[in-house]
Amino acid sequence: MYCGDETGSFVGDVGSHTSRFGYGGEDCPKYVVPSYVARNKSPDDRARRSPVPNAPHHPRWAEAELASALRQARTDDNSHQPLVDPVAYLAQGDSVQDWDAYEQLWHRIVHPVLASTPGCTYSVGVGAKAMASARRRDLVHRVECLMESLDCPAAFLAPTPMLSAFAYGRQTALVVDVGAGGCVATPVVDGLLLTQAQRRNGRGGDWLGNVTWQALLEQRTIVRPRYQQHASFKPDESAAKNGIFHRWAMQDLMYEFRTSGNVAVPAWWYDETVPFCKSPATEAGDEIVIDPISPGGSESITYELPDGTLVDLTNRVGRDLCRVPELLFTDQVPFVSADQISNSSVLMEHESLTNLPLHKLVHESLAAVGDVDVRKDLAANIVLTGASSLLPNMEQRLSLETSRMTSSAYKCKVLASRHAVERSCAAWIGGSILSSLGSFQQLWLSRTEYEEYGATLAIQRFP
Ligand SMILES: Nc1ncnc2c1ncn2[C@@H]1O[C@H](COP(=O)(O)OP(=O)(O)OP(=O)(O)O)[C@@H](O)[C@H]1O
Repeated sequence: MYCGDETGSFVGDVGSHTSRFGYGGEDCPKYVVPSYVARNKSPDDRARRSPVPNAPHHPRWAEAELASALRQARTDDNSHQPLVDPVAYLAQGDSVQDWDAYEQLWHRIVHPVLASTPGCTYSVGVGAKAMASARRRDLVHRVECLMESLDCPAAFLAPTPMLSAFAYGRQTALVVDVGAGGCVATPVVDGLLLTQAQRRNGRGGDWLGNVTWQALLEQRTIVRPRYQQHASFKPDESAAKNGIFHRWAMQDLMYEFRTSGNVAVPAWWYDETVPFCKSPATEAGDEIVIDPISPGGSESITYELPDGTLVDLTNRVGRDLCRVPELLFTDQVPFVSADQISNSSVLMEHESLTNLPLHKLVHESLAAVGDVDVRKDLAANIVLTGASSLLPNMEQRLSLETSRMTSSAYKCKVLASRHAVERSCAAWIGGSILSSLGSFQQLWLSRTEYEEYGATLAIQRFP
C-alpha cells in the first residue's frame, strides 16, 4: 500500500513563514502549518518542548496556543522572564535555523501519516530553496534528517523555483517568489536553475508588516496586539513585550490590515508626483502635521484595530497605509530610515540581498542571463508565486512595470494562478507533480545508496 500515487511519495516544503506537507500526486497540501516553534527555555523542559504545528493552520489558533504558553510561563517564574521562547523560527531565508525543530516538525507530520496507513512505504520529496554557499551543508543536513531520523526509504530534494516552474507546466521560466522574507527572482532554464542570475531583496510580507507598523506609530496610533488585551496581561511585562512573540503578534495584526479591503496595489496608474508621506520631522517639540485629503465626500473611512482604536484612512498617512504594498515597487521607502533598512536582520544575514524594488529585481535577473533567446523566453514566462503575491493587483502591476523597464523586443508576460492555494503552494504542487511521475524513482537517493555513499551523493545528484 502506498501513501501517494504510484511512487508513494510524501512531499514537504518548509518555508520561512509557512510549511506545507502532503501526498505526492495530490492537488494541494494536506497540512499547512506555521514554521515556528514554542519552546521551553529550561533544559529539563526541552525534552517536552512542542512544535506548534500539528494542527489546522490558523493564526488565531497559534496565537491562543502561544498566549497560553506565556501565561503558563509567568505562573512558573516570578522574575517576569518567560520560561518559553515563544516563537523561534524554523527557517529564515534559505537556511534552516533550528535543525532540532525542523526534525520535530517532520516527525509530527509524518508519523501520524504512517500510523494511519499501516504498512505504508513512502519516499520524501522536499522543496528546498536555491541555496548559495550554505547549500552543501544545508543539503547534507536535510538528507541526514530524512534518512536517519525519519528512516525514509528514499529522499529527493529540489529547489523551490524549479518546482514552482513545473507547477505552471514550464521548464523555462523566470520564477518570482514573493514570500515572507523577501522577493526572489530566479531564472529556470530547461528545469535547471541559473543561480548566478538569481536576484533577491529583503522586501516580503514581514517587511511590509514592519513598514505598516512603523507608519501607524508615526501617526501616533497605539497598536496593541490581541494578547495584550487579555485580562492577565500586565503592561510592565516587558520581557514578553519586547520578545519575538510580540513581534510575531504585531506581524499577524499587520497581515490582517494588509489583507483588508482598503489596501491594494494601484493597478494601472502610478503617479510619481504623489510620493509617500515622508517621515515626519523628528526634532523635539515638532508636531506631526497630517494633511487631510478630501476623497470627494465628507465621509471618513476608518479601519478598526482589535482593541477598538480607529485608524483614519482619509488623512495623508492613512492614505499611504492603504497603498503600502506599493512599496514593493518603489525606490524610496518612507517610514523606515535608511539605517533601519540596512540593519534589517534579513539584509544583514544575507549579503547577497539588495534593496531593489520588485520590477528592478526581475529586470536585473533577466539582464544577468547571457543568451538573448533564453532571455526572451524567460520574459515571456514570468511565474509569480508566494503568498505575498496575493495582494490585489500584483500581477498586473508587475507586468506593467516589467514591460516598462525591458526593451520593446521582449514580450513580458506574467503567469499567476487566480487560485490562492495554487499561488501560495506552487512549489509544493510542483513537487507533487514531479514525485508522481513514473521516472521519479531514477532521481531519488535510495537508502541503499545512502548507506553506501552517504549524504554527499545527494550533492552530486540533486538539482
Ligand atoms: N492572502 C494574502 N495576501 C497577502 N499576503 C499574504 C496572504 N497570505 C499570506 N500572506 C503573507 O505572505 C507571507 C508568507 O508567504 P509564503 O507562505 O509564500 O512564505 P514562505 O514560503 O513561508 O516564506 P519564504 O518564501 O520567505 O521562505 C506572510 O508574510 C503572510 O503575511
